[in-house]
Amino acid sequence: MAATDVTIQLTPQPLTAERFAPFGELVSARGKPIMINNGTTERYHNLAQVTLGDAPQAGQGIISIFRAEPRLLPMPITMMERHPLGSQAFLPASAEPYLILVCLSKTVDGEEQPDPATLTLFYAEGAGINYKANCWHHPLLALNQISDFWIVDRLGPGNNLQEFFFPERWDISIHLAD
Ligand SMILES: NC(=O)N[C@@H](O)C(=O)O
Ligand code: NI
Repeated sequence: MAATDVTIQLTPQPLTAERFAPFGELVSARGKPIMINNGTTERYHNLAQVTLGDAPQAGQGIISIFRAEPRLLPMPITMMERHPLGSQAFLPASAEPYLILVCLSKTVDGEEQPDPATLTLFYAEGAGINYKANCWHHPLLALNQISDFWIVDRLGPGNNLQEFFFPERWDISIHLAD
């Protein structure tokens, strides 16, 4: 086992639009709705925007379903990823909570990589999120039981997945608060 020179134990904080703003938008029925359909429906309008990169590589927005196995905690965090060419939205199809791990970027030797000092873990219950393009995030972290999420992200040319694997001597883990 390599010696550990970075130890980070993350516990979740509640997800709010303000706290998530540096990473993207919260998708929930919040703010003042527009009454539509002859007053029978509240439209919570333009909660988030789909980013598709620049023409001619724009591609298209697609809708998928992720059926995610629950994660067992505590769990090690060995990598982060991001999508340079488009946003990615996770809209929970159940009331099951899930975790969101994000961080800001820093430049090391001219290369952008996740900044571990800004790793932020959110506990989400009911609300969806839309990651900005290029937002460092951990792949989906479902909890408790197999959970479906509706995904809105980009399909198109170019490489839209950048992964960064932390050094083995870093010990980063996520825990549910005691
Ligand atoms: N790779 C993939 O489709 N999923 C990830 O992007 C993720 O954020 O879960
Ligand atoms: Ni992703």
